[in-house]
Amino acid sequence: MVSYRTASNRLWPRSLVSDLSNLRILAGKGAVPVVAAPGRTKPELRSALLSARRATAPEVRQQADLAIRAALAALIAEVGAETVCAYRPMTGEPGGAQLPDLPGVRRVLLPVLRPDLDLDWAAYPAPLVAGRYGLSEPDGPRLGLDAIAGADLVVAPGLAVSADGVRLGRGGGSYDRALARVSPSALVVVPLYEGELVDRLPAEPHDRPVDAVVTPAGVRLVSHTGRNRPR
Ligand SMILES: Nc1nc2c(c(=O)[nH]1)N(C=O)[C@@H](CNc1ccc(C(=O)N[C@@H](CCC(=O)O)C(=O)O)cc1)CN2
Ligand SMILES: Nc1ncnc2c1ncn2[C@@H]1O[C@H](COP(=O)(O)OP(=O)(O)OP(=O)(O)O)[C@@H](O)[C@H]1O
Repeated sequence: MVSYRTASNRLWPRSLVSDLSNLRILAGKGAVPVVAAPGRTKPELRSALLSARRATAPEVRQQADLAIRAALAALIAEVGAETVCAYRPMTGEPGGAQLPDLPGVRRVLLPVLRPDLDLDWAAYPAPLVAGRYGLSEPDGPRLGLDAIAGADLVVAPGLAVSADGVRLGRGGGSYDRALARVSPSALVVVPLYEGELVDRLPAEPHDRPVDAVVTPAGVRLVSHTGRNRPR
Protein backbone atom coordinates (compact mmCIF):
# COMPACT_ATOMS: atom_id res chain seq x y z
CA MET A 1 0.00 0.00 0.00
CA VAL A 2 1.34 3.42 -0.89
CA SER A 3 1.14 5.79 2.03
CA TYR A 4 2.28 9.23 3.16
CA ARG A 5 3.96 10.33 6.30
CA THR A 6 2.34 13.41 7.82
CA ALA A 7 3.43 16.17 10.19
CA SER A 8 3.06 14.00 13.27
CA ASN A 9 5.00 11.20 11.55
CA ARG A 10 1.97 8.97 10.99
CA LEU A 11 1.21 7.04 7.85
CA TRP A 12 -1.92 7.68 5.79
CA PRO A 13 -3.24 5.32 3.14
CA ARG A 14 -2.79 6.61 -0.39
CA SER A 15 -6.46 5.98 -1.06
CA LEU A 16 -7.34 8.94 1.16
CA VAL A 17 -5.35 11.32 -0.95
CA SER A 18 -7.34 11.73 -4.09
CA ASP A 19 -5.13 14.18 -5.89
CA LEU A 20 -1.55 14.75 -4.93
CA SER A 21 -1.09 17.70 -7.25
CA ASN A 22 -3.94 19.40 -5.45
CA LEU A 23 -2.14 18.86 -2.18
CA ARG A 24 1.02 20.39 -3.58
CA ILE A 25 -0.94 23.45 -4.61
CA LEU A 26 -2.38 23.76 -1.14
CA ALA A 27 1.00 23.31 0.46
CA GLY A 28 2.69 25.77 -1.84
CA LYS A 29 0.16 28.52 -2.08
CA GLY A 30 -2.15 27.97 0.85
CA ALA A 31 -5.20 30.15 1.13
CA VAL A 32 -6.44 33.30 2.76
CA PRO A 33 -3.44 35.63 2.82
CA VAL A 34 -5.64 38.15 4.61
CA VAL A 35 -5.88 35.98 7.68
CA ALA A 36 -2.40 34.52 7.40
CA ALA A 37 -0.63 37.87 7.11
CA PRO A 38 2.88 37.47 8.51
CA GLY A 39 3.57 38.99 11.88
CA ARG A 40 0.08 38.65 13.25
CA THR A 41 -0.04 37.26 16.75
CA LYS A 42 -2.14 34.30 17.86
CA PRO A 43 -4.69 36.58 19.64
CA GLU A 44 -5.02 38.77 16.53
CA LEU A 45 -5.53 35.73 14.33
CA ARG A 46 -8.11 34.22 16.72
CA SER A 47 -10.10 37.41 16.73
CA ALA A 48 -10.02 37.71 12.90
CA LEU A 49 -10.98 34.06 12.40
CA LEU A 50 -13.83 34.17 14.92
CA SER A 51 -15.19 37.38 13.33
CA ALA A 52 -15.18 35.70 9.93
CA ARG A 53 -17.15 32.75 11.36
CA ARG A 54 -19.66 35.08 12.99
CA ALA A 55 -20.10 36.95 9.71
CA THR A 56 -21.13 33.77 7.85
CA ALA A 57 -24.86 33.40 7.22
CA PRO A 58 -26.42 30.46 9.10
CA GLU A 59 -27.68 28.79 5.92
CA VAL A 60 -24.23 28.98 4.32
CA ARG A 61 -22.73 27.54 7.47
CA GLN A 62 -25.26 24.70 7.62
CA GLN A 63 -24.45 23.63 4.06
CA ALA A 64 -20.77 23.64 4.90
CA ASP A 65 -21.42 21.70 8.13
CA LEU A 66 -23.27 19.02 6.20
CA ALA A 67 -20.37 18.63 3.77
CA ILE A 68 -17.85 18.51 6.61
CA ARG A 69 -19.81 15.74 8.36
CA ALA A 70 -20.01 13.76 5.11
CA ALA A 71 -16.25 14.08 4.58
CA LEU A 72 -15.61 13.00 8.17
CA ALA A 73 -17.91 9.98 7.80
CA ALA A 74 -16.05 8.97 4.63
CA LEU A 75 -12.73 9.29 6.42
CA ILE A 76 -13.94 7.17 9.35
CA ALA A 77 -15.20 4.47 6.99
CA GLU A 78 -11.92 4.55 5.08
CA VAL A 79 -9.63 4.17 8.08
CA GLY A 80 -12.04 1.94 10.03
CA ALA A 81 -11.79 4.08 13.16
CA GLU A 82 -13.35 2.35 16.16
CA THR A 83 -12.62 4.74 19.00
CA VAL A 84 -12.93 8.42 18.15
CA CYS A 85 -12.32 11.41 20.39
CA ALA A 86 -14.51 14.14 18.94
CA TYR A 87 -16.12 17.29 20.35
CA ARG A 88 -19.53 18.94 20.39
CA PRO A 89 -19.25 22.14 18.30
CA MET A 90 -20.59 25.35 19.75
CA THR A 91 -22.62 27.65 17.52
CA GLY A 92 -20.43 28.74 14.64
CA GLU A 93 -17.89 25.94 14.92
CA PRO A 94 -17.35 23.71 11.85
CA GLY A 95 -19.47 20.56 11.62
CA GLY A 96 -22.41 21.82 13.65
CA ALA A 97 -24.04 20.23 16.68
CA GLN A 98 -24.41 16.82 15.00
CA LEU A 99 -20.69 16.40 14.46
CA PRO A 100 -20.24 13.81 17.24
CA ASP A 101 -23.10 11.62 15.94
CA LEU A 102 -20.64 9.47 14.04
CA PRO A 103 -22.02 6.52 12.08
CA GLY A 104 -20.31 3.16 12.52
CA VAL A 105 -18.02 4.18 15.35
CA ARG A 106 -17.87 1.74 18.26
CA ARG A 107 -16.90 4.30 20.88
CA VAL A 108 -17.13 8.10 20.81
CA LEU A 109 -15.60 10.19 23.59
CA LEU A 110 -16.19 13.91 24.13
CA PRO A 111 -14.05 16.33 26.15
CA VAL A 112 -14.98 17.65 29.54
CA LEU A 113 -13.08 20.83 30.39
CA ARG A 114 -11.37 20.71 33.78
CA PRO A 115 -10.84 23.78 35.95
CA ASP A 116 -7.16 23.81 34.93
CA LEU A 117 -8.30 23.75 31.25
CA ASP A 118 -6.94 20.25 30.72
CA LEU A 119 -9.35 17.76 29.13
CA ASP A 120 -11.11 14.83 30.79
CA TRP A 121 -13.26 12.56 28.60
CA ALA A 122 -16.70 10.92 28.80
CA ALA A 123 -18.62 8.56 26.51
CA TYR A 124 -21.18 9.79 23.97
CA PRO A 125 -24.13 9.41 23.31
CA ALA A 126 -24.97 10.75 26.78
CA PRO A 127 -27.10 13.62 28.05
CA LEU A 128 -25.26 16.90 27.41
CA VAL A 129 -25.09 19.48 30.16
CA ALA A 130 -24.00 23.12 30.11
CA GLY A 131 -20.33 23.69 30.94
CA ARG A 132 -18.12 26.76 30.99
CA TYR A 133 -17.86 29.09 27.99
CA GLY A 134 -21.23 27.88 26.67
CA LEU A 135 -19.92 24.35 26.12
CA SER A 136 -22.26 21.35 26.03
CA GLU A 137 -20.52 18.46 27.72
CA PRO A 138 -21.41 14.80 28.28
CA ASP A 139 -22.81 13.95 31.67
CA GLY A 140 -21.40 10.58 32.63
CA PRO A 141 -18.44 8.84 34.25
CA ARG A 142 -15.18 10.70 33.67
CA LEU A 143 -12.67 8.42 31.98
CA GLY A 144 -9.55 10.38 32.86
CA LEU A 145 -6.99 12.49 31.00
CA ASP A 146 -5.44 9.44 29.35
CA ALA A 147 -8.65 8.18 27.75
CA ILE A 148 -7.56 9.99 24.58
CA ALA A 149 -4.66 7.52 24.30
CA GLY A 150 -7.19 4.83 23.30
CA ALA A 151 -8.46 6.75 20.26
CA ASP A 152 -7.52 5.75 16.74
CA LEU A 153 -8.91 9.01 15.40
CA VAL A 154 -8.97 12.38 17.16
CA VAL A 155 -11.22 15.09 15.76
CA ALA A 156 -9.90 18.27 17.37
CA PRO A 157 -11.44 21.74 17.26
CA GLY A 158 -9.43 24.56 15.76
CA LEU A 159 -9.76 28.06 14.35
CA ALA A 160 -7.19 27.43 11.62
CA VAL A 161 -4.50 24.98 10.54
CA SER A 162 -1.43 25.80 8.47
CA ALA A 163 -0.17 23.85 5.49
CA ASP A 164 2.62 22.50 7.68
CA GLY A 165 0.23 21.14 10.28
CA VAL A 166 0.24 23.82 12.99
CA ARG A 167 -3.16 24.17 14.66
CA LEU A 168 -4.50 27.38 16.20
CA GLY A 169 -6.97 26.76 19.05
CA ARG A 170 -8.83 29.01 21.43
CA GLY A 171 -5.80 29.62 23.57
CA GLY A 172 -6.39 27.53 26.67
CA GLY A 173 -3.69 25.04 25.75
CA SER A 174 -6.27 22.25 26.32
CA TYR A 175 -5.53 20.40 23.10
CA ASP A 176 -1.82 21.13 23.29
CA ARG A 177 -1.89 19.02 26.44
CA ALA A 178 -4.41 16.41 25.27
CA LEU A 179 -2.74 15.79 21.89
CA ALA A 180 0.51 14.99 23.69
CA ARG A 181 -1.25 11.84 25.00
CA VAL A 182 -2.46 10.55 21.62
CA SER A 183 -1.25 7.16 20.38
CA PRO A 184 1.52 7.36 17.75
CA SER A 185 -0.67 5.35 15.37
CA ALA A 186 -3.74 7.58 15.72
CA LEU A 187 -4.76 10.23 13.22
CA VAL A 188 -5.51 13.80 14.27
CA VAL A 189 -7.83 15.85 12.08
CA VAL A 190 -9.40 19.30 12.43
CA PRO A 191 -12.75 20.27 10.85
CA LEU A 192 -12.46 23.71 9.25
CA TYR A 193 -14.37 25.99 6.94
CA GLU A 194 -12.85 26.99 3.61
CA GLY A 195 -10.24 29.64 4.11
CA GLU A 196 -9.19 28.40 7.53
CA LEU A 197 -6.47 26.24 6.02
CA VAL A 198 -3.78 28.89 5.82
CA ASP A 199 -0.20 29.26 4.62
CA ARG A 200 1.36 29.78 7.99
CA LEU A 201 0.60 30.18 11.65
CA PRO A 202 2.78 31.27 14.55
CA ALA A 203 4.14 28.07 16.12
CA GLU A 204 5.43 27.47 19.62
CA PRO A 205 7.29 24.42 20.95
CA HIS A 206 4.17 23.13 22.79
CA ASP A 207 2.03 23.15 19.61
CA ARG A 208 1.21 19.62 18.45
CA PRO A 209 1.09 19.05 14.69
CA VAL A 210 -2.08 17.64 13.16
CA ASP A 211 -2.40 15.29 10.18
CA ALA A 212 -5.27 16.66 8.13
CA VAL A 213 -8.15 19.09 7.91
CA VAL A 214 -11.73 18.16 7.07
CA THR A 215 -13.34 20.94 5.04
CA PRO A 216 -16.49 21.02 2.89
CA ALA A 217 -14.14 20.16 -0.01
CA GLY A 218 -12.99 16.93 1.67
CA VAL A 219 -10.08 15.61 3.67
CA ARG A 220 -6.78 17.37 3.02
CA LEU A 221 -3.52 16.16 4.41
CA VAL A 222 -1.28 18.85 5.77
CA SER A 223 2.51 18.94 5.83
CA HIS A 224 3.25 16.61 2.98
CA THR A 225 6.24 18.58 1.74
CA GLY A 226 9.71 17.42 2.68
CA ARG A 227 9.43 14.12 4.51
CA ASN A 228 5.88 13.35 3.41
CA ARG A 229 6.75 11.58 0.23
CA PRO A 230 5.04 8.55 -1.18
CA ARG A 231 6.61 5.37 0.15
N1 LIG B 1 -16.85 22.75 20.96
C1 LIG B 1 -15.68 22.83 21.58
N2 LIG B 1 -15.46 22.11 22.65
C2 LIG B 1 -14.27 22.23 23.30
C3 LIG B 1 -13.28 23.12 22.85
C4 LIG B 1 -13.55 23.88 21.68
O1 LIG B 1 -12.72 24.66 21.19
N3 LIG B 1 -14.75 23.70 21.09
N4 LIG B 1 -12.09 23.20 23.56
C5 LIG B 1 -10.87 23.58 23.01
O2 LIG B 1 -9.88 23.69 23.68
C6 LIG B 1 -12.12 22.83 24.97
C7 LIG B 1 -12.84 23.90 25.73
N5 LIG B 1 -12.09 25.12 25.75
C8 LIG B 1 -12.62 26.36 25.46
C9 LIG B 1 -11.87 27.47 25.77
C10 LIG B 1 -12.37 28.72 25.51
C11 LIG B 1 -13.62 28.88 24.92
C12 LIG B 1 -14.19 30.23 24.61
O3 LIG B 1 -15.28 30.35 24.10
N6 LIG B 1 -13.46 31.25 24.89
C13 LIG B 1 -13.91 32.59 24.57
C14 LIG B 1 -13.33 33.54 25.56
C15 LIG B 1 -13.99 33.28 26.86
C16 LIG B 1 -13.46 34.08 27.97
O4 LIG B 1 -12.25 34.14 28.18
O5 LIG B 1 -14.30 34.62 28.69
C17 LIG B 1 -13.54 32.93 23.16
O6 LIG B 1 -12.76 32.17 22.54
O7 LIG B 1 -14.11 33.90 22.63
C18 LIG B 1 -14.34 27.76 24.59
C19 LIG B 1 -13.85 26.50 24.87
C20 LIG B 1 -12.85 21.52 25.10
N7 LIG B 1 -14.11 21.51 24.42
N1 LIG C 1 1.48 21.03 28.34
C1 LIG C 1 1.01 22.20 28.78
N2 LIG C 1 0.75 22.38 30.09
C2 LIG C 1 0.28 23.55 30.55
N3 LIG C 1 0.06 24.61 29.78
C3 LIG C 1 0.29 24.50 28.48
C4 LIG C 1 0.76 23.28 27.89
N4 LIG C 1 0.89 23.46 26.56
C5 LIG C 1 0.51 24.73 26.34
N5 LIG C 1 0.17 25.37 27.47
C6 LIG C 1 -0.26 26.76 27.61
O1 LIG C 1 -1.50 26.99 27.00
C7 LIG C 1 -1.56 28.34 26.57
C8 LIG C 1 -2.24 28.45 25.23
O2 LIG C 1 -1.45 27.91 24.20
P1 LIG C 1 -1.80 28.20 22.67
O3 LIG C 1 -1.94 29.66 22.46
O4 LIG C 1 -0.85 27.44 21.80
O5 LIG C 1 -3.25 27.54 22.63
P2 LIG C 1 -4.03 26.80 21.49
O6 LIG C 1 -3.28 25.62 21.00
O7 LIG C 1 -4.40 27.81 20.50
O8 LIG C 1 -5.30 26.35 22.33
P3 LIG C 1 -5.99 24.97 22.64
O9 LIG C 1 -4.93 23.91 22.72
O10 LIG C 1 -6.72 25.17 23.91
O11 LIG C 1 -6.94 24.74 21.55
C9 LIG C 1 -0.14 28.86 26.55
O12 LIG C 1 -0.07 29.82 27.58
C10 LIG C 1 0.69 27.67 26.85
O13 LIG C 1 1.80 28.00 27.65
